[in-house]
Amino acid sequence: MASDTLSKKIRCKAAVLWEVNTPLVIETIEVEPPRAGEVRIKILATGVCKTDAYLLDRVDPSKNYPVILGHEGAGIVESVGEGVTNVAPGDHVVPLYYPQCYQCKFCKNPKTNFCSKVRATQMKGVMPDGTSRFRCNGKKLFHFMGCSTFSEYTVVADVSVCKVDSTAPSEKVCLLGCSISTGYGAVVNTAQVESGSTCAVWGLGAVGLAVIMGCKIAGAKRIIGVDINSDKFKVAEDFGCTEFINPKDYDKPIQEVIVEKTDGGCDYTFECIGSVEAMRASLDACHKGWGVSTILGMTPPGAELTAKPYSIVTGCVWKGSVFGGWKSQDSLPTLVEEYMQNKLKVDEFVSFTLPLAKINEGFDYMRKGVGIKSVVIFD
Ligand SMILES: NC(=O)C1=CN([C@@H]2O[C@H](COP(=O)(O)OP(=O)(O)OC[C@H]3O[C@@H](n4cnc5c(N)ncnc54)[C@H](O)[C@@H]3O)[C@@H](O)[C@H]2O)C=CC1
Ligand SMILES: N[C@@H](CCC(=O)N[C@@H](CSC=O)C(=O)NCC(=O)O)C(=O)O
Repeated sequence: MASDTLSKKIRCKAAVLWEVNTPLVIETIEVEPPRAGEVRIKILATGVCKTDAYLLDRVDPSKNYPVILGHEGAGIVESVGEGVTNVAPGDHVVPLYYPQCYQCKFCKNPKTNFCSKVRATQMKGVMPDGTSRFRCNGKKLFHFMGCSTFSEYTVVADVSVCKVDSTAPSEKVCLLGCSISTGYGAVVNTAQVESGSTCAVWGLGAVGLAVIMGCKIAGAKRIIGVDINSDKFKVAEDFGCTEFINPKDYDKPIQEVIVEKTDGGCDYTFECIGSVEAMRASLDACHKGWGVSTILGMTPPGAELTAKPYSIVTGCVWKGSVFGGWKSQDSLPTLVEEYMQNKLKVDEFVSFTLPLAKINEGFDYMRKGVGIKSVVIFD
């Protein structure tokens, strides 16, 4: 890594979201050097995720603009601030939107992958000291989810990054920074699907396909895919889906269809859309006594869930999963190794590779439901 940038501001290209419901604009921005406990990364590749699209497409009163989105990246450490020990310049890394600080009560508890250390700031669009490292035309830009990977250079907290195998292709392993790890982990960590299970998956996008991959690895006997876009069914089959249901083909609630098809319901269901109706359907499609419904989708602000207490009283369980339940710094390097050993599909998720200048096309493909994932590759 060139040392002529050390301790200096870097001028580079980034995709900036100036306000909601507008396309990203490629701008020249300034990226400050990392402060104590921070890491500046040259981003090599980033996925375009539905969670980024939410910031573009809907007004979330809790959000700050202008902002540099992106949280599914991979790159090389350019420089580190004082006190950083987990990564060093030249390391190949993946930024982690779910940090792992090892200090907080959550990190010390094996029951969760939640980490409180920088959430108060990171999810508010600033670094842990409450400030931003990005400026454009004199204006401060907010960070996003502690990652901001839609930029040639970004700065993250040291607890939000981990070193990975330098031989792993960045344009693929960036997807382990979010959607693939999320879906796979929801199956093996959160729901803990057993061999021979009957499963149903709502939403056959990247997250849902990763759930299907996990269910297949876990040895599920039946994997039912549910999506309103029938174009998704072929690829879902390639990932291990055994049956497909398009709710538009039925004039009754889809949970009733699934309960009938499965002799009383599924052992495990997964919601990978971000729809409260689908979340409810995924609970009601569970088998009485033991069915487990795991929610992965992100809902609009203020959304609330309803359920029949009878479902819960009689043994169905509602769970939630963020970043697949993985304690991020501990797990990401292993997930990369599993990919390198061909134990996890990753290449199969990439439908489009785009230069930064065409990043808006990636969002268009997602909105139209074309392909699985777009990956932006930096020069
Ligand atoms: N829990 C976590 O840690 C994470 C959650 N997410 C969330 O997971 C969700 C899915 O993300 P992606 O797979 O990237 O999205 P995607 O847009 O690629 O896929 C969503 C799929 O749901 C289908 N769909 C939409 N409405 C439907 C309905 N009413 N019934 C059936 N199918 C429907 C679409 O046709 C599409 O195939 C999003 O809400 C995203 O924010 C994403 C990453 C991590
Ligand atoms: N809460 C974020 C907005 C994005 C978000 O909701 N992220 C999810 C994971 S979805 C990943 O693609 C998340 O981390 N949720 C749990 C949480 O504690 O926020 C924000 O405020 O920026």
